[in-house]
Amino acid sequence: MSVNSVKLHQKFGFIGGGNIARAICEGMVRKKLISFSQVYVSSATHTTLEYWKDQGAFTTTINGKVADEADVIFLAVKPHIIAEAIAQLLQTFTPDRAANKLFISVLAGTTLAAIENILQEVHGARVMRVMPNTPLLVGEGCSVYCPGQHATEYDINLVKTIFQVSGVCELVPESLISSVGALAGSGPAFIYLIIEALSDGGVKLGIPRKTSTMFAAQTVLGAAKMVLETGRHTGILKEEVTSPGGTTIAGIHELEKGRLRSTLMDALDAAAKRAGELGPKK
Ligand SMILES: NC(=O)C1=CN([C@@H]2O[C@H](COP(=O)(O)OP(=O)(O)OC[C@H]3O[C@@H](n4cnc5c(N)ncnc54)[C@H](O)[C@@H]3O)[C@@H](O)[C@H]2O)C=CC1
Ligand SMILES: O=C(O)[C@@H]1CCC=N1
Repeated sequence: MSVNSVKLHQKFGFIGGGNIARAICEGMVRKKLISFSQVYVSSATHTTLEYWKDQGAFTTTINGKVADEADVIFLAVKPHIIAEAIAQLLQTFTPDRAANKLFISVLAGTTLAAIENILQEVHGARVMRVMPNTPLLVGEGCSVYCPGQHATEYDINLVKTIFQVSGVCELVPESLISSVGALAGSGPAFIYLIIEALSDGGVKLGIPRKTSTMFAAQTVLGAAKMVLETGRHTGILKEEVTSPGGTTIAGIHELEKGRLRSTLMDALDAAAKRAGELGPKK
């Protein structure tokens, strides 16, 4: 069955209602996998909750209320907050009701073992770890997952349904999650910088800003689709654009002088290294 034809009936909770929670939830809603009436969100401030309230979700500042109501509970707070957020959750949440609940952690740099350890009061807590990215919002997410020790086949299928409806979602060993986080989790920010720089270049050459940004984004989209849809090696695709003695090679020479490739590789190294510094240590 195509994931697009599925409608989920579970209740979905978000502990933390920030950027990634919105991307995950709106992605599902846009694809009609769920509606906001199935969504329960807790956040530290009422300001964050206004958006959710306007959409028709149940909102609260009490994490335990979300855990009590929802069948699937996304842990979507910043990594340094997680122990505190779960402690708050356990103040009102009845751990023996947890058997039917699935926790999905999207926290960077926070291992399954650390989450399972923080949730130890919830005996046999079913946990999945996912590294999503914000383009889930527009149906072009790139996510990876790995199951915790008590996760079931049902949990794996549910995670695949949730994240594949809004993009690609693949299983990886947990040792690779921070690497994928650097590439796909942080990657959109790197690409926005590149689009902005291309737009600046266009503006410098006289193209109006709005048009220049649109052309830059469409060019990135077109190049990405060429890679994905033709399946041809990026080197060959590059050759097809680069005429001997032409304009493109003149530009590529400048990019190589600016160490574009090496800089992007360094950016991924830095992001992956930073993930290792975040989150509670087991
Ligand atoms: N933003 C992104 O592109 C991605 C983020 N992530 C991970 O998702 C997590 C959340 O990131 P963002 O959504 O960007 O952060 P954010 O700052 O936008 O959202 C965090 C939310 O947590 C809430 N919060 C703070 N303390 C809380 C508490 N004690 N209990 C309940 N809620 C509390 C805040 O009010 C806020 O709504 C992080 O762990 C990050 O590593 C993972 C992949 C991509
Ligand atoms: O910047 C961060 O820490 C999060 C994780 C991946 C994307 N954003």
